[in-house]
Amino acid sequence: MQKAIACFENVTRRFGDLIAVNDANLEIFPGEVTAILGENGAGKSTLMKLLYGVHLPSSGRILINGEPSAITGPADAMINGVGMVFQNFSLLSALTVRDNLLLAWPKTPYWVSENNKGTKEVLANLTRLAPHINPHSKVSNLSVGEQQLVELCKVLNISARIVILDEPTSVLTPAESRRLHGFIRQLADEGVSVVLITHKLADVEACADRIAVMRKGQIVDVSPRGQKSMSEIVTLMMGSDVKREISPPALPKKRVEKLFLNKICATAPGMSLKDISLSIAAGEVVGLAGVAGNGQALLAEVLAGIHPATSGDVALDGISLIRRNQMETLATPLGYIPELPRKNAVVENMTLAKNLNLRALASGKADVNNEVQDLLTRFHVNPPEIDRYASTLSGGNLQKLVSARELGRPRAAILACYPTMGLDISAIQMIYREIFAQAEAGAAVLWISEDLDDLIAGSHRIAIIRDGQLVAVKDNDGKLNRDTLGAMMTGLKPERKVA
Ligand SMILES: Nc1ncnc2c1ncn2[C@@H]1O[C@H](COP(=O)(O)OP(=O)(O)OP(=O)(O)O)[C@@H](O)[C@H]1O
Repeated sequence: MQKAIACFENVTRRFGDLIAVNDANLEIFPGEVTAILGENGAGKSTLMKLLYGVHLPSSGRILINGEPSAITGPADAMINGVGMVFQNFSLLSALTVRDNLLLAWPKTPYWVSENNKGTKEVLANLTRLAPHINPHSKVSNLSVGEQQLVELCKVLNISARIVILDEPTSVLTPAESRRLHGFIRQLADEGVSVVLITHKLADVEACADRIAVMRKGQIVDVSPRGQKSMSEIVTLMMGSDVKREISPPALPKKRVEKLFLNKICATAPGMSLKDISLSIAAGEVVGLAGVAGNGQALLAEVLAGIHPATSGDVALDGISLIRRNQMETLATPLGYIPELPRKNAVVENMTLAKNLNLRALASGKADVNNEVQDLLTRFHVNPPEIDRYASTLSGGNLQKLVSARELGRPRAAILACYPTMGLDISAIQMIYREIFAQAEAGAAVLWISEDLDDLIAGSHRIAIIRDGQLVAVKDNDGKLNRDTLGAMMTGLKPERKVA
């Protein structure tokens, strides 16, 4: 019988009174992909951070190759062939991809010249995994998905025997995810143990050998893929089977224009927006589809007042939103869920209460502490403790916290960028319910997503952005499907431009 490369024996990890990992037993084998599934806050990341040395077990032990693990920190873990790619990145955005890879590479010589042939080795995994990424691009010019792939290359470059990926596909496009799935299988075939923390059942179906399910800190099941149906697995994760149902409210009979984008132009390194015009009515949900890096992130930043437009205007209820600073934006009735909320939308060393009150602070309004507890409960933020620091929330719960602040009160418009990223299936349902409730109450919703199935299920219209331009805006009349949208996103079929 094959020997485990890593073995958790009755491992428990406490943070104060909270038991994040509770008496966990799990074996990880060479050449296998082990998927770890569980609801938000179940303890998946903490379990793997114990193997990677970020935390030490409160009790129990971890064996590596049959010996008690001597790993006391990530640097140790890397020396011992354990690498982890986190949900939040640690790349230096002002440096190029190549320089970031060199910085993290144990073999980097003291001095590296542009023509140093030895440094080609550091790019070998990048070429295999993400040939579309230019090693000389600055990291700040990469899409979030591309940054994720560079992080993965950093880990592959240390020749890790155990590669832990914490929700690697949550920020990848469908094409990037498919490439990553193939690559994960290739790693396993080469004898590497891959641990895949994920909420996406598609990841499991595409590449897992075994599935470990966590619930409230405990490992409640480990079985080979295929032994249990996906609905059995969801029941193990959530305590009951949760079906994914998305249906936006009916459009109001009378169309009242609410959010109006008029010929917006903007530039950022490597990207320009050209004459973006779009009108969204009260009660309408417009999905914005596009291949990552085609201008959707820049457009969101312009609408949110973070990036200046060079020309054009955005009006909400007839009042211009453009040329504000961020404090003014916070005071506007626009609910904004940006991508990467940990980086872009919370202050980690502030409490949940203060984070929920950020907008009130910006508008100079009185503290709204009495609402905070209700918001935490309504948006299933766990643990719902107002005095807890945001830094101690799991990734999914942090996403819910930002949603609670932005969707928890009535808004005239909602700008939601990948609002369900990193969420479990029941939290996804809850977020869609809240977004649609805002639309039903009269908000105009612009919803950016790469999940075409969800966009088709939940939008009244779908706009397609390509190369900084809106190339089409389509009524979601039942005829749109992944293929038609995919063709417009990639430009394989010519589409009429929107006036
Ligand atoms: N440094 C910390 N201090 C205090 N509590 C923590 C800390 N890290 C994690 N926790 C808590 O431990 C629990 C498990 O968190 P963990 O991040 O492991 O969950 P997860 O299953 O990975 O969730 P998600 O799917 O949302 O990423 C959560 O309740 C979280 O708030």
